Amino acid sequence: MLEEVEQWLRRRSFSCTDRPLTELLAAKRATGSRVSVVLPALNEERTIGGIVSVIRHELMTASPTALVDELVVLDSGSTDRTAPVAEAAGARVVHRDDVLPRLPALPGKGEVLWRSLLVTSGDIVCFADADLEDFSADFVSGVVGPLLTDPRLRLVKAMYDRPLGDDPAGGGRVTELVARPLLNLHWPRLAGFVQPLGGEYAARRTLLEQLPFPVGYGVELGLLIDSLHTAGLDALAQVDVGVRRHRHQDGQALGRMAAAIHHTAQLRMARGSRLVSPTLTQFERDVDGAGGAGGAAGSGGFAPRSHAVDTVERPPMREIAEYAARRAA
Ligand SMILES: O=c1ccn([C@@H]2O[C@H](COP(=O)(O)OP(=O)(O)O)[C@@H](O)[C@H]2O)c(=O)[nH]1
Ligand SMILES: O=C(O)[C@@H](COP(=O)(O)O)O[C@H]1O[C@H](CO)[C@@H](O)[C@H](O)[C@H]1O
Repeated sequence: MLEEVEQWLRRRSFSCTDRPLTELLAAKRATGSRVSVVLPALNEERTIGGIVSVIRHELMTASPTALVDELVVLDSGSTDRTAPVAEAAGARVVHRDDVLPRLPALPGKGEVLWRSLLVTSGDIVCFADADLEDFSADFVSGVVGPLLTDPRLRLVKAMYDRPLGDDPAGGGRVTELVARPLLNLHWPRLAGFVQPLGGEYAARRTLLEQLPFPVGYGVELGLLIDSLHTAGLDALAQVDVGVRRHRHQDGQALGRMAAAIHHTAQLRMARGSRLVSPTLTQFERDVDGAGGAGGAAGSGGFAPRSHAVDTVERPPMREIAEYAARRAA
């Protein structure tokens, strides 16, 4: 891992417990910031109501200043009851076709995240997936908090354990098999992000409005890489918010997601020749608290584990003299 990233991990990895809500509300009052939360939703009737309800009750009722000023569900073409369920729970629901109709909406998560900027007004915009189970308000306050208390920060991503069935760390399959290797080899300065594809993150509007949005699942990777190049590593941070449980897609669907992510990376690799960094850093929950990235008090955070990547390629055998000699004999 680059020394710059080791230092970044120490300086820019937090826990949601570092900033109590009272401190965030004071900072919000002092800065006069407005906060918008956007939930991109495609057929999320099963979970959207609970998520909206938690945000409304825990983050939109404090007086005189609530943490969240605006909660919008961007309906990505749902065919179930996502919209009425979200409205009944207290969210404003906007259908993707009703935003910028002169540009017909394309399918995809990034499309609705991009369009959400046109129908929200917050200086800080927080995105969160709408398929999360056991949703905690920490998923919003944790990533919004550092942006309220540190003007140097411009994008903050959540980090968490990602169980898959009985495996406490089996989730994030495309992260571990595609995104993390791509970032480590081609954008090693981003190797410190524990959950680079995580769908819970907050950023300043002034950053988001100047970035391109891949319309599909490449949006998280694209925004992360482009934020690095636009704002610099020190303007980025991550916050440990515990455990993230969500609905999991099947392998075929994740294959399509991986293709979109690879294409997003390919476009950015083409923008500049870059050396391949021969190291892969993976993360595991540091249960003994020996010190790792972020980590709620006592949870220890996430410990980085770096591995060498073999990058040597042998030349065609016919170029080897001994081979040529043997073939000639
Ligand atoms: O075309 C799409 C695909 C996904 N999503 C939403 O984006 C979030 C993440 O999508 P998904 O759960 O499919 O991704 P995963 O978490 O499985 O990687 C969820 O709130 C989806 O409803 C969306 O708005 N439009
Ligand atoms: O991180 C991942 O590998 C994928 C799939 O997660 P799982 O293997 O289903 O836990 O999930 C993420 O990737 C998407 C693409 O960036 C994001 O849009 C999702 O929010 C995020 O859950």
